[in-house]
This record gives sequence, structure tokens and C-alpha cells, in this order.
Amino acid sequence: MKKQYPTEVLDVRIDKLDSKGMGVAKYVHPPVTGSNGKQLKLFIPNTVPGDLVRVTVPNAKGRRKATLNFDTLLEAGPTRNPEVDTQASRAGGTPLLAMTYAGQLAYKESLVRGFIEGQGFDGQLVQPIIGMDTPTRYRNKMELTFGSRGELGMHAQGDFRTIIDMKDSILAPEIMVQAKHIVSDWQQAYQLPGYDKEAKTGLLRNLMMRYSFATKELMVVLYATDTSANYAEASQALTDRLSEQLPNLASFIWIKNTRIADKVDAEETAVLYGRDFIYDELAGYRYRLWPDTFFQPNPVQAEKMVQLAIDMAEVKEDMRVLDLFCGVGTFSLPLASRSKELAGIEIVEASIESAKRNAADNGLENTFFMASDARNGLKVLPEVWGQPDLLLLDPPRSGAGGKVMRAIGRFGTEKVVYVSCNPKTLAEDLVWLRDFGYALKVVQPVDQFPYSNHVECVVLMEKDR
Ligand SMILES: C[S@@+](CC[C@H](N)C(=O)[O-])C[C@H]1O[C@@H](n2cnc3c(N)ncnc32)[C@H](O)[C@@H]1O
Repeated sequence: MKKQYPTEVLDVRIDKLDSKGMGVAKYVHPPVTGSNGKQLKLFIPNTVPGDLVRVTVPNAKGRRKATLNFDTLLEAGPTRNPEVDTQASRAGGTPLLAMTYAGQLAYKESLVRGFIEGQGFDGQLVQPIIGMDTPTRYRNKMELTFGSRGELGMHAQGDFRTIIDMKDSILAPEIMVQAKHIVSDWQQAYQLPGYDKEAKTGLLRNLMMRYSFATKELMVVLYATDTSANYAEASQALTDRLSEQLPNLASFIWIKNTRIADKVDAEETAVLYGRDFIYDELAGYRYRLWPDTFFQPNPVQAEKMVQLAIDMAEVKEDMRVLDLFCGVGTFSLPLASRSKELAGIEIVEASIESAKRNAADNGLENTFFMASDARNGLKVLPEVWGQPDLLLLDPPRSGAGGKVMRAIGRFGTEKVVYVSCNPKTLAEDLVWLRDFGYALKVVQPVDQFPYSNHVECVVLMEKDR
């Protein structure tokens, strides 16, 4: 067995936040004769640069790295938010909760600049980040997990076994907090067990809530290991409680999911109240959202991103536009209404069906949507639709990758607008376009997710003449 060293209580200063929003501190043990002091790198949630914190580190000399919560805050760093109780902040989804909003914006902007410069681009092209005027209760969708001890909330940061019961959340609109408490009270009244991932027993798995700030419609979806029909009395009681106490309820759905994977999935769906979708609006267009529809989670910032993309694209009425990774058409519809024709490519068939319906609902007749992997879609597009004059892409966090970026480079449209939710993969992808003679013109960071470590960017690349 490996030698275990004693537990030590250390006072350490946070140097910086890593890209996950964790505070990073270094501790060097006092050197012993004949060798240098051992270095220990500590990752400490809910801290900000400059904080001096006391931590208890088991086996301190026997490890190079450790992720742990701090015991005491001894001195606050300059961007620490004085209004935040650090104990309460140990909830998932908000790794930057301990930081002032101005500090968060500066941190995110510097993350983007670091990745852009890291690939040899000019960091001065990174514009001041666009934040929110009111950076709270902005999410239009929340997904909570039931724990095995009656908790209902999000995972603690860096600890996927612990679920912190959500009393309130700075991210959730009040109506969602209300819905959460109705569900928790009901769970307690009917003594229904939360799902235990290790034992694979229990009934209730996830609670998804979706709210449209524009239409005020609320959707509540309960994921359980059995059907509502087998819990007729309890499910009727929850339907009554939700519909009586939440006049904005437009949809309540009970979905059976017995899959082992910790993933929100649907096997059998019962609509217990209202419709199976809600209406939402973004940038003046109407959308139908089903439980599994991906939709931009912060509509205030998403509208700004759509406008930025439109402005950068300088789309004209005679242009043919390609929206790659188009989802349900958040960027496609505004671009289609300003251009001659628009093609959208997206891998999820249900999203393409939604995109078609959304285009029709909004009276757009110049769209062509194709369910396909981006790479194959780009291959067949010239045959089935033709050549675009303008290209926008909005890939998932993993980025588009070299093969797709090279295919985009070969299309050779004068402009490429890249909407990104991960500055690291964004910077890597842009290198491919540079090799095709594109120059980076502007990188506009947008804070879509205050209190999280995520940052979005809208970027313009233009062909060098
Ligand atoms: C960040 S979302 C953007 C969606 C859309 N632009 C929007 O704003 O709603 C990325 C989209 O890429 C899709 N996607 C993921 N991998 C893909 C692939 N290999 N080919 C095509 N689409 C893919 C996802 O289903 C998702 O809808």
C-alpha cells in the first residue's frame, strides 16, 4: 500500500481561476535537507483570485493535486462578492457565485483573449464582453435531479454524488422555484423515493422546467422510472397542485425513463395537463418547444447574439445563406427573412422537423432544412441545394473540428460567422480557416450564463482579398 502522509491544515492564496471557474492555489512544502519542497496544486471551488483560505488536506505530502472545499475564508480577494454566503453557494451550476459580476465579466473576457492569442491571433480583436443588466433569474430552462434522500436540485460543483436541495437559485425565475417546492412538498406527502443511482432503485429521477419569458407559458416535466398510470392517485394530485397553484402552467408531462445512463431520456410520455409543447418567442419569431428541444437558455443574451450575427453577416436580399448546426432555427429564421434563400443543416431529426415547422409558423417560404451530420451535409449540399454566399455555424461545445472547417474553407464564402459556446474549440477551429486565407476580423464575447464559467462568442472571419 502506498505510504499515507499526515493531514495538514494549510493557509493558501488563490492565484487564478481555471477554465472551470475553480480557484487554483499552489502550496510548496518546506524543503527538507537534500531535496526541494514538494509542490501541491489545490483546486478550491467558490473562491476568487486573491482570497486567502484555510484548507484541510488529507495526505498532503503524498499528492500533487487535490480538489477540496475550503474551511475558512481568512482574507477576501478584490472581486469577492460581499453579499454571497459561501456555504450557500456550494450548489451546482454557479461556480462563479462568489465573484462580483464585474469580476466574472473580466475573467470571461480574459479567458477568450487567452485562447485567441494562444492560437496566434491578435488579442486586440477581442471586444469588451457584453454582459447582462440584470444577471439573475435569466434561465428559461432548468433541469434538477432527485437525490435518494429527498433532495431535489443540482449536483455540487466537482461532486457528482451530492445533490444540493434547491431552496432558491440565482439562475431560476421565481415561477420555477415555486414549481420546485410544489413538487418537493408533493414528493414528501406521497413518500415517493428519489432514484438512487448506485442501488438503481427509486421512482423520481429528474424535474425539467421550461418557462417562456415572452409568452409566460410554463412547462413542467417529471422523469420517473415508472409510468404515471401506475401512480394514478399521486400523479393526479401533482397535476392538481401544479395547475391550481401555477396559473401559467401550459404543459405538465410525466415521462418514463428506466435507462441506466444518467441522461434525461424518454420511453413513455403522458401529457397530464395542457399541451406537449409550449410557445416561446425570440428576436420576434415564434417557436414551439417540446421537452427535448434545444433552445438558447438565456433569451435576453440570445437575442443580442442573433443581432450581432445579423450585423456581422451583412446579409443581403439576393444572398443564399447556410446555417450549419442550425438546431430549431434560432439564427436561420432571422437570416432567412433577410436573404434570398436559407439552408439549415442539423444532426437531430426532431430539431429539423421543428425548424421546418417554425419557418412555416413564421411565414417563411425560402428555407431548406436537412437532417444530417455537418460533414456529410456539406458534401451533398451543392447537389441538393446549391452553393451558399454566406455561412454561419454554431457548433456544440466540442467545436466543428478540422474536417468540417476544411469543408467550410473549400466553400470559400466571403464571410464566415462563427457562433461559439466554447472559446477553446473556437480558437482551434479558426486556425483551419486562416489556412484557407481567411482573416479574423472581430471576436465579440457575450455572457450568456452569468455565475457559470461559460462564455459565448460571435466571430467574423473574412476572406483576404
Ligand atoms: C450550440 S447548438 C446550436 C443550435 C442553434 N444554432 C440554436 O441557436 O438553437 C449546436 C447544435 O449542433 C447540433 N449538432 C451536434 N453535432 C452535430 C453534427 N455532427 N452535425 C450537425 N449538427 C450537430 C446539435 O444537435 C445542436 O442543435
